[in-house]
Amino acid sequence: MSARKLAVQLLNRTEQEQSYSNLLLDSALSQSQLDERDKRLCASLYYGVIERRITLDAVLSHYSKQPLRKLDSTVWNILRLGIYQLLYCDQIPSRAAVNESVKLTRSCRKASASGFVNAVLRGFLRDDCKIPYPKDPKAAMAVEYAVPQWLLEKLVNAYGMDTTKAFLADALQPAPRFIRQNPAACTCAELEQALGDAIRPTNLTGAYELHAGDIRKLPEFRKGWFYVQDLSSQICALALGAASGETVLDLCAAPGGKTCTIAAGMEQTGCVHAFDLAEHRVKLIQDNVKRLGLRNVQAAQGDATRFQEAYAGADCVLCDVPCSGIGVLRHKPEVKEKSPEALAELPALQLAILENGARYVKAGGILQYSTCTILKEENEGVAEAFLQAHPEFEPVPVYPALGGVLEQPMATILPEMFGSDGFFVAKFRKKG
Ligand SMILES: C[S@@+](CC[C@H](N)C(=O)[O-])C[C@H]1O[C@@H](n2cnc3c(N)ncnc32)[C@H](O)[C@@H]1O
Repeated sequence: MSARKLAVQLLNRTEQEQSYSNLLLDSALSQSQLDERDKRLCASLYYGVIERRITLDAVLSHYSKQPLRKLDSTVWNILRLGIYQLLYCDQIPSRAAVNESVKLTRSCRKASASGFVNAVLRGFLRDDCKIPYPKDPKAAMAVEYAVPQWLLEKLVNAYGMDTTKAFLADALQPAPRFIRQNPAACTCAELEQALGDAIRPTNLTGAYELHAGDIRKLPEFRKGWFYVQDLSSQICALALGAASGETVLDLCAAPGGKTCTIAAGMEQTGCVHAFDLAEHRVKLIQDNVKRLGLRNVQAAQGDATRFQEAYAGADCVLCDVPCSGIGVLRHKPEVKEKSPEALAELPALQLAILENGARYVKAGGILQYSTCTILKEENEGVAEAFLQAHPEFEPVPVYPALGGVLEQPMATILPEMFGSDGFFVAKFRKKG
């Protein structure tokens, strides 16, 4: 099977199964016979079409004589792939993009649509591949940055035009990758010596930007010397400030990234109790803890909205709640496809988790709330509602040592600050 055909199959499955693009792609590529070059082509076409879907469909609805919703889904994805190559793949000649799309239509057993695919792509090519932007400025901006208009409006209302543009432009670029040194396995000096130019230190001790291909091939990865974790997540885990010997609850913990950073910072003492609602995801926490050789983590299934008396009196509680994921658009572009109605249900669940988390905190202890979204209703909206109902908690600065927004008790981290994902952290102390 060709790289393009696999990309179309994956696009069909992404729509049908509503699965995460990275998981679907990883599993398909590991089972495929494609060589490395074709795997890279498949990945870039697949991600690219998901990322630019809104722009591609704006082009298609202009050039297709049939309404898009009436198109067969395979034909529709072949067309998106064709337009994507014409617009964004400089290394693929236009003629090849059209011819390959027509061939693909036949090999996907949609031969009767091959003339139609050819006509649409050639029509766009004849017009020098100019994107037909709508006249309305907001609608045009939504097409330019490939975001739904409801999301664009929310972001502009919350952050203004310039910050929104910077955020959305960044979401269409490859994201920098960050790793965290595992103090249970090596020192920073040993890691720097071993990885050399492949890593660059950041302002956060133990955090590095990674410039290497497949990290799974690095022996230091297999030895558990480091793990991949976005800088925002590292900041969130360290901001909790868990000290050696303390008891920490991480209520929404899978796959366990923050659990590991918290536990590693506690020098193998105390205990991080890590829970997740999804039983099968608890195994992911356990696998990560094992690979890193951490001995101070207990992972179990648990519902963060339900109180378990046995864990009351914790020093620190982290509620890293399920959210819309708008801050990580550049890793999971499919989050743009979620409906605003589905997202509207999140703040109630997030507040319920935070309120339950509060019940575990000892007097003087820390409660921290975090999301990987930048939508205000899931962030400040929830944190402020919590504070209003819980005068026994006071807001405290998130991570004053890092300065900037992190000196505030509610901090929105934007990619323009550290190059990391969009993220939100709010920190509270229980009075007493
Ligand atoms: C943002 S992710 C957590 C990421 C994790 N803290 C990390 O750093 O690797 C949110 C997690 O919350 C879990 N979740 C959703 N609802 C939950 C609930 N009611 N109780 C516990 N976990 C829940 C999801 O299964 C998901 O793994």
